[in-house]
Parts: sequence; C-alpha cells; structure tokens
Amino acid sequence: MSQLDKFSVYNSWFIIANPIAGNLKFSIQWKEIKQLLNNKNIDYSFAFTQFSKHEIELVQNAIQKGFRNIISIGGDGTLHNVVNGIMMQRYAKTSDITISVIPLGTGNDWIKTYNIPNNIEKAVEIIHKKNTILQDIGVLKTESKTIYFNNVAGLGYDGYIVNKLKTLKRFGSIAYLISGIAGLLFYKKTIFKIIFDNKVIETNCLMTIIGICKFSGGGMQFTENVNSSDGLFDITIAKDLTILDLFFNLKKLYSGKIVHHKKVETHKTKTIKVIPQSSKPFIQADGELIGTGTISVDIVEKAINFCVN
Ligand SMILES: Nc1ncnc2c1ncn2[C@@H]1O[C@H](COP(=O)(O)OP(=O)(O)OP(=O)(O)O)[C@@H](O)[C@H]1O
Repeated sequence: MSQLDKFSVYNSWFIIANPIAGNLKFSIQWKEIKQLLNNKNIDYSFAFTQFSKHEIELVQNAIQKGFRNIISIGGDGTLHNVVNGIMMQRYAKTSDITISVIPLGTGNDWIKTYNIPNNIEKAVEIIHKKNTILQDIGVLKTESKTIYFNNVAGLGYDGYIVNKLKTLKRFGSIAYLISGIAGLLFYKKTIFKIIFDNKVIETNCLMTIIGICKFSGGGMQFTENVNSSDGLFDITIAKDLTILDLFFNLKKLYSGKIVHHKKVETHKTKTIKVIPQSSKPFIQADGELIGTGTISVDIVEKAINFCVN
C-alpha cells in the first residue's frame, strides 16, 4: 500500500454492518445510509457480517489495513463485538481508534447514555461532526474466557433475561418486557460473595450490575450519576428484592431511582469479583450472554474514542 493510500484509509471510515440486527428492514436502511453518507461526503469502505461474532475478525482486518475510524451498524451486540475486536487486536493503540454507531438494534441501550437518537439521519450527522469521548472499557473474566464490554455487564436476574431473550428477540422491543415478566415468575435468587476495595459482601442477591454507562435491558437504569471515562465502574447490588418489590418499583427501574431502594447498594470501584455460592447464574455483557458462574472484572480507563451527540 502506498503512503497516499495509507493516509486515505487512515482518514476514511470502515463500516461493519450486521444485516440481521433489529427489525429486518436492513436492505432498505442500508440504501438510506449509503445515500446519507454520500450526501455528507463521508468516505467509507464496508463489510457485512456473515455469522455471529464475525465483527471481531472484520474490525481486526480493517485496523491491520490502516483504518482507525469504525462505524458499527447494528445493535448493542454488534457494537460489543466491534469493541472486542478492537481490544483484542495488536496493530494499533485502542485510544487511536474511533467508533461511531448507526443504531439498528432492538434494545440499543449504549446510545441512550449519550442521548444519541435512534435515528439513521441523526447518526450520520454525528459521524460527520466527529465529536468524541474517550470512554472506559470493562474486562470481564469468567472461569473459561476473557471478554470486553462498553456498556453494562451483570450476573443474576439480568443474565437470566438475556438468556430468555435469545428466543424472543424476533418480537422486537416487547421481548424485553416478556423476558422480564418470565424472570419475575421463575428466577431463583442465590447467595453471592462480592469482593471489591477490601470489602466482602455476602448476601442473597437478585443481581449484581457493573456499569460503565447507564442503560441495560431495553432502557432499564440500574446506575445513576455514571461517568463513562472516570476509570471507575458503578456497581449496583440488588440484594433480596422480591417479585413484589420489582413489580411495585417498575417505574423506578426505568428512571434509575431503584438505586435508592433499601435493598439496593451502589458503589464505585475499579475492580470487582463476584462468586455465586450455591448455583451458576447467567452472566451478560452489553446484552450478550457470556456464560455462567464466577466473574472478575477490571477497567481499562479511557480505552476507545466514541462519537457522541
Ligand atoms: N450475519 C449474522 N448472522 C447471525 N448472527 C449475526 C450476524 N451478524 C452479527 N450477528 C450477531 O447478532 C447478534 C445480535 O446483534 P445485535 O445485538 O447488534 O442486534 P439486536 O439483538 O437486534 O440489538 P440489541 O442488542 O440492541 O437489542 C450479535 O451477537 C452478532 O454477533
């Protein structure tokens, strides 16, 4: 590749698009996106994902070729995989890379923290303006793997919901509500040993949420006052909350006020370990099912640039 080619790639965007994300109107939306990018003279190359997690390989190839600006077209899962590809590659410093999102997903929770509208035209304007924030990224280790997350991870009830969602997503955003209700009826709490900052909390626990940003589960908010680039997680320990507690506080689950409930604790920390004592609850990260069991989580401060509103 000549010097000039390298320069033009460096300043151009590489699009990774998930054609099955969201509402299955991808071919119409893709035409609109191309038109809007051309109207703004935004230079780009692109690839469509062909299988789950293909984003990882595509983003790594793009970075190897010299691209430093990536557009993720899809939902939270697509973005999560793009982030994982960036964090795992060794061709460039992650803080030299910028991601912009064109949301096509079902939940689209990451964009909500930054008030990025769920709208293709606005998303293209945000790419054009290129106003960025250098955001923290979480590193989550289970007994068998290491994965990265850019939004919210958790263990327990939220993992159960993500597992249920696998079969329900075709119903659209209502899927989150159906999964939530199934969870209310069938999810069994377990005792968690939670270790952070020389503290050990052992409690019956509905779920432990580890947040960089604010929203998960299709707009629920379990963290308040987050700062996505302060090098700290906002953790929420929802302890012995009952089905009735959740039912009567449904509004607070969406407004973030649930953190003030007497059975909920919040903390800020750089690192946390959660060890379920009597069962192996599901683990989710950015709405993707990661596995079951114990987790250790650390933060990489100011890891990747994101275009925001
Ligand atoms: N071509 C493909 N075939 C099958 N799965 C794919 C393909 N491309 C991407 N995926 C996977 O689809 C999953 C879901 O995508 P994504 O989360 O972006 O959409 P969504 O579920 O509609 O949105 P959200 O997570 O915001 O609710 C991701 O794990 C991704 O790896």
